[in-house]
Amino acid sequence: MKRNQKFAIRVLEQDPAYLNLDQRDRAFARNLLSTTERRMGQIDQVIKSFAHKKEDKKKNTKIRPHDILCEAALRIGATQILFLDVPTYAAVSETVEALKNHPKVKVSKAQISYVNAVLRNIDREGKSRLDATSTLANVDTWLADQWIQTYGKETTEKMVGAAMSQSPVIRDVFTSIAGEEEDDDDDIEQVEVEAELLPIGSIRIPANVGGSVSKWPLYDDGAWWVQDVSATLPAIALFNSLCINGGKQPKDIHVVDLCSAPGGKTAQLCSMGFGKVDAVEISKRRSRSLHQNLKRLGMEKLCNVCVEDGTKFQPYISENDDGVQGVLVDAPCSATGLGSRRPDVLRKSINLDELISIQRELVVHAANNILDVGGVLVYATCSLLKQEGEDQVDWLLSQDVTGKDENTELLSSTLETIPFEVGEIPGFDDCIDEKGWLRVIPGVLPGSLQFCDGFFVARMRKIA
Ligand SMILES: C[S@@+](CC[C@H](N)C(=O)[O-])C[C@H]1O[C@@H](n2cnc3c(N)ncnc32)[C@H](O)[C@@H]1O
Repeated sequence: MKRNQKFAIRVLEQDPAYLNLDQRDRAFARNLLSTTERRMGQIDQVIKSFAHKKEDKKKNTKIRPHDILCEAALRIGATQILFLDVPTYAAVSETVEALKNHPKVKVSKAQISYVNAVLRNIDREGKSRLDATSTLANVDTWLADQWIQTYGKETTEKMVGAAMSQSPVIRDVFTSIAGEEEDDDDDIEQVEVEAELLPIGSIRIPANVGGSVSKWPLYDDGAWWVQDVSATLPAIALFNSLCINGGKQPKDIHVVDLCSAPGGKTAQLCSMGFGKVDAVEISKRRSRSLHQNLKRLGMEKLCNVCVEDGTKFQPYISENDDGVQGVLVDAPCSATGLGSRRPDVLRKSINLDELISIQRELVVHAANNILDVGGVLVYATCSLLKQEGEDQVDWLLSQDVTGKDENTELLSSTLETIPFEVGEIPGFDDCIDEKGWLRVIPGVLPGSLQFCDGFFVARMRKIA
């Protein structure tokens, strides 16, 4: 799971052996894998503290670095003992048996007894050694350093603490327009869950309700979709400026969602009633899930899906169209704000320069060539790196050309910030920074909003 940079849960979900398990075993396998991935830094430190015992070295049975299978077995066994409270005999013997009976790799007896010995040591003393580790060990050093520099140690610990919570702790459910007309209670399967109405209007349902969300009532009818509360903020910001403060009717407005798959924000824009919604997406594969999601929600006719590069996109402006008044750039990014759902992002290697460059290209093209003067541009990323958030908007507004590479178009329009106002987005006042942008940090907001994705949102008007 570490080496090919694939998200382990995705790989698991496609494995036929996993798909053949019953629901309970599947839930256990998922939990085991996601906890191992989430806590890998701490787990490795505990394993290492035993692996370097002198007697192991003497016997020359130390695990070699390339021995992927034994390394994985140690991690999986250790996770069960340290975090899942699986009885030792089961955690150790099942892990050892799995190694012995691996269908493709012959593991030597010496290695098997080594894994057995380390796991038994972890059972005896592992928890006290775990207490001596820090959750920051689960984050790549460069990323933890960046966060400490930007947010300070205390906030970074809270952010990482939030990313350590079970995935997903919550599911925020948005009600779709498709479900509005049908109000026939007889059709609704009654389920009792402890749901919470969030201040911005979506409903939070605890993950322990269980089962796949696609099996929940009214899913197939397209009555709702799942979207993290932070991810709903960019579309709300656009709507507020254009319709609440701008006084326009949404049906008269043409908006563009420039990076749209899998479509959470596009669905919001459609359900807000915007008259014309262009959803642009460069990836064919991801545009298929966008199509499927919009179809399920009954929104495919409310939106024009364009599978093309957003940096080249030119909107079609019909005769009775006043031009594009709103553009949402939910740019591709490091996704470092998604730690609690995608623990792999805490250790994934990324090409930050490349991401910064594409984010600039998208936002500059949106401002120069898509948005009309007077229109509103929302720039958002689910990143907790200021280079992909605050620094980008600073760069954009200052029109600073330093570091410009030859591919980056220059801003030929003038933008100014439309600051978020206190009370505008209930529950998120504390996230408004001194420049009027929104910086949402997981683990920091009061109450259940502390369980949210990390996000950055800035909103600007094109004034010339
Ligand atoms: C953060 S995701 C968008 C999530 C989406 N807005 C939602 O709410 O579901 C970024 C998306 O941008 C797409 N993308 C990357 N580069 C792009 C480009 N040059 N033009 C258009 N889309 C692009 C990615 O394939 C990805 O689907």
